[in-house]
Amino acid sequence: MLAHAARTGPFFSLGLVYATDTRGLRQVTSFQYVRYISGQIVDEETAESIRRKRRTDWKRKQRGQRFLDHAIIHVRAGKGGNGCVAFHREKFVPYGPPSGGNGGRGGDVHILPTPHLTTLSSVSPSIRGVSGGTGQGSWLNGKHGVPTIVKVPLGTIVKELLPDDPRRAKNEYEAEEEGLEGLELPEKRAKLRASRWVHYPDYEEDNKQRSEFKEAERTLYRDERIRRVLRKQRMTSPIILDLDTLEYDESTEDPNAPLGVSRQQNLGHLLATGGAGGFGNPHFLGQDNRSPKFATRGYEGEWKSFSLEMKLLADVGLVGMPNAGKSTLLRSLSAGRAKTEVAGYAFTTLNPVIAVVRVAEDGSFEGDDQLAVHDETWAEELKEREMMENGEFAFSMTRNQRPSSGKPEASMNSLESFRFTVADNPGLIEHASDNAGLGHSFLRSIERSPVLVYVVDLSSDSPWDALRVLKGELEAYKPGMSPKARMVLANKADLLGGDGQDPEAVLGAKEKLRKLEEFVEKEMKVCTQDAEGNVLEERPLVVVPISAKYNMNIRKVVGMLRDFVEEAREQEKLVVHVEKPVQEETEPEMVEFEADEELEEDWRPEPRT
Ligand SMILES: Nc1nc2c(ncn2[C@@H]2O[C@H](COP(=O)(O)OP(=O)(O)OP(=O)(O)O)[C@@H](O)[C@H]2O)c(=O)[nH]1
Ligand SMILES: [Mg+2]
Repeated sequence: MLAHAARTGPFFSLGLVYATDTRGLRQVTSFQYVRYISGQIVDEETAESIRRKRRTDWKRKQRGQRFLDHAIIHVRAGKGGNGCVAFHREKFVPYGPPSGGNGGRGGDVHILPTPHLTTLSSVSPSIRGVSGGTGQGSWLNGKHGVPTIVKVPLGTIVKELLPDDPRRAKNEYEAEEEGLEGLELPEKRAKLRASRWVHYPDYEEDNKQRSEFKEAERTLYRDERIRRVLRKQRMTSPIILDLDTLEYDESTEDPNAPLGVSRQQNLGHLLATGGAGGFGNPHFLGQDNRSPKFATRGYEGEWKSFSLEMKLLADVGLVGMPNAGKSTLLRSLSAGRAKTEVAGYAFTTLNPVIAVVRVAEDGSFEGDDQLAVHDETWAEELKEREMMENGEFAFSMTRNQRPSSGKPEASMNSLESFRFTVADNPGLIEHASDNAGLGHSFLRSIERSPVLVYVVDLSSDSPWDALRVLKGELEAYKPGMSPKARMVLANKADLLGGDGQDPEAVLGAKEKLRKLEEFVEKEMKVCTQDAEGNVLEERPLVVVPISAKYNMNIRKVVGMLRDFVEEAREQEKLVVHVEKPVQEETEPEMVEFEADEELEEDWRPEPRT
């Protein structure tokens, strides 16, 4: 059994341990945990790091695809309800007039950006609108389908897929034509009729012989051809939306709207229109046809495919080489709440993670604790497990049990006065702008932060080289991106200068910092230019030495970040008042439906004789 376990995967045991490999039985050690991984017997710690590394490699191979920042959705707006065939009946009126109601319109599908979502994972890949209700007797029309609203995070870009895009699903017309493929002409005709007409019970055959029905059928197909041409015209101008602003429509917010006036819901942007409802039989009433025994079925709504792409929105974006300590910094800025992995190898972080920084009136922030240490994730987990095993959490209360002061700011010294978001991004390496490393998948998200901060490892041999690469990559990805950078954080300052007792080490550390500052002063000046290329402003970046792990100098960083964010927010206001454009109605009469050459005429009903 041991041999079997050894061959099939990691094997753990406690006690006097024998682990086997294919070469035979060996005594390893006694009374300790061991693991058997890839033909090697390793201790707990090494096993853990191997496991994490493997997971990272596997995720890296997927190029960050597990993070849902892009998605393809297939949208089908609601189908129109069927019309109804009915006749009015009343005492002493045995043969009343036709009284079938029309079908209701199918529900439209809209898209609405919301600040409450952060990924596209909650967006269903196939979305169906609500169908319209069927018409009823006594002239009762069917209900209109209620609109469906697809909620997406702020900062989503929506693009309708073009007809030649292989990712697109077929539209409503293509689906029908596919269903008719390979059928003989009479069968096609029968199928088309069945999907378009409702007949009075037992009158189907009779209706088909009647000239009034044939006339109605011809009109229906003419009408359909107009719709089809209009639909094709719409396909030539695909929908493209950049949903990065919260749209504020005054009509939705009027608290004084009088009773009985329905307060309009903010629907967002229209993606696909619902199908028209079918006509009830009174529609076909005419001089020659006093008792029409047929009605039409509702039309299909529009079927469309869209690509959604999300660009994360955080006030501050951390930019740095792998292992510079960005994730550690995010954890210290957010009192350890940010769930981002910290480990001593490159590309630990594979997806951008956003955390909120809460600043109090006196300049302190949540997590402003000199004694806190933000260690590597595995070490923190190990520590926690140990504490749990020692029973230290036995009597601790859950958040709900703790007496509440009623204020969410209770964990801070004084009241919260400002908050902003920071994004921890995966490490940037040379040629990331050519999609090396994790490349474009996160450069996209860096692009959206109005304030960027470089994080470098001060304990490395040449932190200035890292800065040069970082700036170059930002510029190469998108010219004009590097001026968004506001400061350089020289992290891991605790590793320099020894314990502070050795004057030479302290001098060396100071010298290194001075050299970095000199480089930044000389090479990293940020100039803003106007459209003609004239330099408007030239400002140097500030260099701040910090230790993210031991929470040193972080308070100063928070203060400076706050100023930058306030300035950036002034510049681009997040909430804008949008006036909805008045949509021009296209007149169907203006369309020449003869122009639609691709329509097959062969299976259309014969002309009137
Ligand atoms: N001594 C010391 N070590 C630090 C400090 N900040 C981070 N580290 C260590 O540096 C290593 C890398 O830290 P991470 O926060 O994972 O680095 P990262 O920039 O997020 O790396 P990637 O996600 O791979 O891009 C870890 O071993 C951290 O414990 C610091 O201020 N002082
Ligand atoms: Mg990281």
